[in-house]
Amino acid sequence: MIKVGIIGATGYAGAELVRLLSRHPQVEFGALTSQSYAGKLIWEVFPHLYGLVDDRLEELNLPELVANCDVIFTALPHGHAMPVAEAVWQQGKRLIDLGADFRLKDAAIYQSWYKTEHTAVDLLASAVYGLPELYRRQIKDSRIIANPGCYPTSAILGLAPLLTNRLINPESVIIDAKSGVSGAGRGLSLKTHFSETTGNFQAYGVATHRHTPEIEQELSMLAGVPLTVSFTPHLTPMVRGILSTMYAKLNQDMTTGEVLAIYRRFYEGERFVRVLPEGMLPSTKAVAGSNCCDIAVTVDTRTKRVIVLSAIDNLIKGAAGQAVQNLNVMLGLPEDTGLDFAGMYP
Ligand SMILES: NC(=O)C1=CN([C@@H]2O[C@H](COP(=O)(O)OP(=O)(O)OC[C@H]3O[C@@H](n4cnc5c(N)ncnc54)[C@H](OP(=O)(O)O)[C@@H]3O)[C@@H](O)[C@H]2O)C=CC1
Ligand SMILES: CC(=O)N[C@@H](CCC(=O)OP(=O)(O)O)C(=O)O
Repeated sequence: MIKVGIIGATGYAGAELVRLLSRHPQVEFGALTSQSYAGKLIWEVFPHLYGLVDDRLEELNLPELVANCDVIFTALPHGHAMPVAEAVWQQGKRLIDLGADFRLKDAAIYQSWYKTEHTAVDLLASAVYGLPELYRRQIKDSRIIANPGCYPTSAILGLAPLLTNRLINPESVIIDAKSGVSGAGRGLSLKTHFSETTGNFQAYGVATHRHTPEIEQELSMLAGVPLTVSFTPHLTPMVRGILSTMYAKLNQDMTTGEVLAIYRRFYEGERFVRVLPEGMLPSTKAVAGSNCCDIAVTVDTRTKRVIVLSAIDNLIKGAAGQAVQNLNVMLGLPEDTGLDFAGMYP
């Protein structure tokens, strides 16, 4: 059995990780940590875990946790995974960070978007961006995995076939994304207050959201040229899910069928990316609870734009599910171990 430690087990992402890993046949919990709930049984905080997980939440004792676990997950606000990574690295263990601390390769870009000093710059080159559909081989051999952000997961999977195959003008990409409120985490805030979100739909972070450099970094690698994107996130009155609608200018005349054939080839054999048939559109409900990213493509022959839609569950393929997928890749296990393919409906 692989012993895992989850630092930040009481956030939305951490609690999903506990739920998924509790059903994973190769994993046992070494430690589940919390700042606010240390001393409580996890099901006292999360009743849905009653009868499933009986572990007690504990305060973080970093040296002890790292010594006692084979793989450590951090599900903490950004800025907090760096000291953990140093300890994990020194003790030859493996880290999967669900936050943003190791996603950007350039510490100066991290510092300018996150307004936080990067204190583990020496480890950045060893970290692998944990999107298994693109970096499976590197993930297998890495000891620091930077689990992607939720918006970037939906955008990058949606656009990768177009950029890799040089089908679009790389400077023409527009990403219009909508997220459920759980994307903002469990902490109390005015942004996620019931009466602020219910019946409301609004954009935020226009031209300033911190996922922009992450998306640009990854899309530039795929395109083979540096590119910039216009990315606008929106908060929608739902709990889970991200739906991204993306637009780009095609380099040549193509039909929807031709572009779809390229997508099917690109994602052939990928368990968790479902390229939908022509005429079928993704929805957040169709992926809720599952690790799938559903993608649809339409060519608007009138404007010569291709329109891509992609849907994920922000807490599963956008966070905890992707982290479990990365764990499976690292361990050489079937990638769907402990993960759901079909979601919940309705
Ligand atoms: N929510 C989502 O959809 C996604 C989240 N992520 C990333 O995953 C990480 C966790 O997100 P999420 O679960 O939403 O966040 P939450 O706010 O729901 O949870 C944060 C967790 O971190 C702990 N924590 C908070 N502040 C500190 C601190 N100063 N020191 C130590 N522990 C602390 C909390 O502990 P306690 O509760 O005990 O106080 C809690 O366990 C973030 O980096 C987030 O950006 C990534 C993709 C998607
Ligand atoms: C709806 C909502 O508020 N979403 C969050 C998503 C951020 C997130 O979880 O991403 P990191 O892992 O990169 O911090 C936001 O826009 O800040």
